[in-house]
Amino acid sequence: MNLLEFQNVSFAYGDNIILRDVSLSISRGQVVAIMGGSGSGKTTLLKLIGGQIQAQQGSVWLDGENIGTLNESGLYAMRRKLGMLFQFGALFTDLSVFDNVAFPLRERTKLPESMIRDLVFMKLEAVGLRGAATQMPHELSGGMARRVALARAIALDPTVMLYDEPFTGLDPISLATVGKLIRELNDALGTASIVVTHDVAESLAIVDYIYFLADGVIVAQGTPDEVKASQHPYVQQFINARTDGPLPFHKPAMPYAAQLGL
Ligand SMILES: Nc1ncnc2c1ncn2[C@@H]1O[C@H](COP(=O)(O)OP(=O)(O)OP(=O)(O)O)[C@@H](O)[C@H]1O
Repeated sequence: MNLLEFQNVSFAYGDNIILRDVSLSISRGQVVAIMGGSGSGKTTLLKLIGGQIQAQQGSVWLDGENIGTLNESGLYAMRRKLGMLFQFGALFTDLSVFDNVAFPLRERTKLPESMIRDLVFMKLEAVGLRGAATQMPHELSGGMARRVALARAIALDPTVMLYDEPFTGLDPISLATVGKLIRELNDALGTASIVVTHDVAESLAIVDYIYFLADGVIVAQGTPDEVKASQHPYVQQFINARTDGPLPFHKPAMPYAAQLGL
């Protein structure tokens, strides 16, 4: 079985259907991008993986377990397999770089401090920041802070990495560095990675496969080469970053004149 699998998943908040019959799969070693306009259901998809919400129909499988059927302690154990790097997953400002990375190890394991020390330095080495161990978060550039957050996210050797907009707010060089790191860490750790992102160029350079979501439905998918060659209108709109196209800029609403009482 694949490391992560969505089987015909539908999810709604009340009457508001967010995901409809979504099926996708990610195997060990793969880096997969999920792209879609604002409100298309990308974060909802990540929350289903984290078990914060449950699908009303279909099932989500992580490493052979059906997430929707887990109880509290099952979920707690399962989440240890997940590494998460979120756009606003800020560092603890009052802790040094070292202590930020050590935090999940101290919280979640009973390892002796000497071993934690070695693990922290290994993770910092992996993101090229062993030399920044004693620095405080406010002394780091945005790109460095993101890399420390990445070291913290991999501290417990996750099976699956989830990235929510990992490139947002970074300058082009930091962006390329973080992209390369996502790929390298995935390959070195033997994980699977899901990257929710708007950054098409950066993603095409590092991912194996892309799913395009629109209004909760996967409207297109493919490898970077297939995507580049695709004439599919959604794919085209994303690649060319056009504001007009099949993805609406406006969320459906009552007619404008009626709203203004005209
Ligand atoms: N807790 C909630 N209760 C009700 N509706 C919600 C809730 N969270 C999200 N939604 C709705 O679900 C839809 C999908 O949201 P989601 O956050 O998954 O989109 P997204 O693709 O991640 O968007 P963005 O790129 O803007 O972050 C939106 O229309 C949003 O208003």
